[in-house]
Amino acid sequence: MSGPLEMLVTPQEMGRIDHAAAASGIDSYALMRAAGTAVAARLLARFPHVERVAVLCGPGNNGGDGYVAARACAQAGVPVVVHSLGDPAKLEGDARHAFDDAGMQPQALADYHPQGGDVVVDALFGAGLSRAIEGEAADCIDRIGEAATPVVAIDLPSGVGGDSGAVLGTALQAVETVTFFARKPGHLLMPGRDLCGTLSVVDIGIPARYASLADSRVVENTPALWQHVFPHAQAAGHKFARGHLGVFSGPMSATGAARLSAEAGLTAGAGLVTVASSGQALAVNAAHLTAVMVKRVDTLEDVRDFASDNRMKAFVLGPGFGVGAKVRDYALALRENALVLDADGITAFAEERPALAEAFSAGDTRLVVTPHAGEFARLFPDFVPEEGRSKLDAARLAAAAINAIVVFKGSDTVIAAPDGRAAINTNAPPWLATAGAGDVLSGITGGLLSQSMPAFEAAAAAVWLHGEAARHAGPGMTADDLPQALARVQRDGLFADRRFDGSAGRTS
Ligand SMILES: NC(=O)C1=CN([C@@H]2O[C@H](COP(=O)(O)OP(=O)(O)OC[C@H]3O[C@@H](n4cnc5c(N)ncnc54)[C@H](O)[C@@H]3O)[C@@H](O)[C@H]2O)[C@H](O)CC1
Ligand SMILES: [K+]
Repeated sequence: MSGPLEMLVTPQEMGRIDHAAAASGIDSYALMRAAGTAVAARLLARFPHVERVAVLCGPGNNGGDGYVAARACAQAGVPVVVHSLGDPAKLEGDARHAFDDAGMQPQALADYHPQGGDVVVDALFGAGLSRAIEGEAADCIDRIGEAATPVVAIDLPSGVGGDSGAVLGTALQAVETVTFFARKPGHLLMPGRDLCGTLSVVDIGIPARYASLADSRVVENTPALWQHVFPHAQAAGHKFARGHLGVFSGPMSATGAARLSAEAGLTAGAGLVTVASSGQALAVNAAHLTAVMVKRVDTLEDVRDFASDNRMKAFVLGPGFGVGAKVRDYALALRENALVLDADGITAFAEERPALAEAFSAGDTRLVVTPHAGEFARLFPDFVPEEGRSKLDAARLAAAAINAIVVFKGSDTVIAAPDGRAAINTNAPPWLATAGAGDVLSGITGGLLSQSMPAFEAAAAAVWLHGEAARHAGPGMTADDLPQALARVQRDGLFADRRFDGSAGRTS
């Protein structure tokens, strides 16, 4: 899929789009009929031998979609039972219309007891979920979970926040989720993504132009976002033209992280990579490096010298470095450069965030910080995800606060820029959560920055390539396998296969 619908639409924005469509004369009940019919079709395609469909309808329009789906399944000759939360006589608008047209008498939700052969249609709550699910609905969700009855969810699995992917109270685990018009952040953010099962997006007749009512800066991280500025190495390119990356090593006992990072940077296309090492760790670094160079850097003066060489295009600082004043001083000395600050480099600024923000506040965005959840909470205790603040919101707030690209890592890594652009990554396999993988990510990011790729696009591309390399390496891989897998991803056309048509361009 390309074009504007690749963007993610929040439930609030979706509400605005619905209203605008209805105000322009589009028949909103026709949209509901299309939605419910599509859900029934999806269910019957996935479960052609279903013995009974149990449709659970809530008090809003999600329930309305459910009544449409119930009728469509019945018309296909499948036994259907409907259970409603609350009194269906209180339904209003399109949902009322759907209930009347279905002509089915619902039973109480409390009376739904899953039977073998059932498939549940979850039409309890969708975009309108506004508080934690409790009581009768929560009990029913528990029963379905215990019985492991397959669930086809309408719009969102009930209990999943559409803007956050978080669980409000409790949630259904679906095998299929059918949403409409465009995906919501909660379909991509965890645990929402896992609770959705297979997600499909159905066009129910809302014209694509209404996407302009939503913030188009939030997208899934795909090559469409950054391939137009991706540095494809020129056959005739000189190694200096591809930029020189510097990676700071930790002390003698902790040098491996920098080497992993450096090798990844080289594989990502940096023309030259130098590991900057204290004299004490120089021998161990030199003994383990071949294509990557080593340089002795002992003092802040040495750092300034290193950074002032205008062939140096980017730096990676933090992996294995140690927490303390030294890493802060080094980071601040690199303020004029593109810098990936990771691991200990992030933790070291926990009490001194203003100094970091100040150093990189002016000019182009050139600082990339790559915290996992623990590091994020140390540097940004004021922005941690919690009720009412999604991981996406958290990353965007953090990026704006320090004028940096924030790569908030996890199985749903969010890449956010100070100007509000953000991407959610979805291609990382579970086995990527392994020691040293973060060092490799920093190195890939540094390697792309060294080739003058803009910071947001470089970070997003690095996260995507990192996930793709891990998929290629397969289960059981270690971080050491990643640079080679990354080389294969770039060489074997895996990347080329996934490249979008240049004309599709960016979605922002
Ligand atoms: N996108 C579209 O163009 C279309 C979407 N459709 C469907 O409509 C729902 C959204 O409908 P809405 O009425 O706004 O919200 P819900 O049905 O999800 O729920 C609102 C309802 O539930 C109550 N409520 C909220 N949270 C709780 C809770 N924790 N416990 C109890 N009750 C709760 C709230 O007070 C309301 O009464 C969208 O998801 C689509 O499925 C259209 O049908 C087609 C067009
Ligand atoms: K639902």
